[in-house]
Amino acid sequence: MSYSLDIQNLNKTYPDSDFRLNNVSFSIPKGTIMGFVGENGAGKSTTMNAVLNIIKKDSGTIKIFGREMGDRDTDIREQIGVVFDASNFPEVLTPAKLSKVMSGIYKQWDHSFFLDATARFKLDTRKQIGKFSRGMKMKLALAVALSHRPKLLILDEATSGLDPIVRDEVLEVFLEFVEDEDHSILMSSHITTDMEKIADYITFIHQGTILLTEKKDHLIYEYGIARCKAEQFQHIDRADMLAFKKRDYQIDVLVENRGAFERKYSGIVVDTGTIDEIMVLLVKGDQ
Ligand SMILES: Nc1ncnc2c1ncn2[C@@H]1O[C@H](COP(=O)(O)OP(=O)(O)OP(=O)(O)O)[C@@H](O)[C@H]1O
Repeated sequence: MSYSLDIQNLNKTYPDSDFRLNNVSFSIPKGTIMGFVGENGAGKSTTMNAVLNIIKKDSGTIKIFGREMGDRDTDIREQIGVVFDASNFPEVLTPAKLSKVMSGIYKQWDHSFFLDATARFKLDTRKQIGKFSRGMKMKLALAVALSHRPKLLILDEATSGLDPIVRDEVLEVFLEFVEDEDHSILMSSHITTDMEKIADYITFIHQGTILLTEKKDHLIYEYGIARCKAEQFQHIDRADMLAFKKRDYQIDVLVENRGAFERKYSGIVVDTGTIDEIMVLLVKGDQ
């Protein structure tokens, strides 16, 4: 399989911090969207910053389009569109002027694509960016990221300030982006319902360690959460549970194969799980 991004055994520590990225490994096949989820401080931004070479990794390999990116590899850098939560453009500029600035920075800058994107996002290109709302600034950052015609989008909480209607429009744009089979997206978000809508793969990170990386459909349709009574729970093999959590009246057990589990343990109800529920069980449950 051919990958846009391939991360293997990435390690990173910060001075004066107990946090560490711990052998982080996952890959994004071309033409797909990877949802990167985890609680606050799990290491999502650190991983993305290491991919972008904004921070130096301690060890491991990060291949973008098959190559490791060094400081001078501007050709690779130009093929990555980035939107961070705190993306900032000079407030005195208008989008029209920003486009001129960007055309001097990016070889592939596509002004007419930018005009189409701003029109689609209903952004006034003659208004000063300082007068834009937070959501408008986010949409502008997306329009900019897309207009230098990247092959890989790295989006860190890029949809967090957007209302549900705009978010839906933006998700649509992401899906259109990956219609080109050379394009891929790595996106972190706490809005896991967005991931359920558009991601092809989900990677869970917890305290700097990858807990699971899996096809989204597999997580939704094949994984399951068995709702067990205490007596039923006692008869379940540990090998058949990924994690479990005791609730007031039942024990929730995360299982990898719903169908096989139901066949083996008849009488136990197994529900499909949402990404949030699966994450809570992986992070807060007993293994
Ligand atoms: N420059 C830094 N120096 C020291 N520690 C840092 C630095 N940047 C991040 N950290 C720490 O690394 C850990 C992971 O942070 P990171 O921003 O990667 O998490 P995250 O998963 O993106 O979180 P969130 O969902 O809150 O954005 C945190 O404990 C954070 O305090």
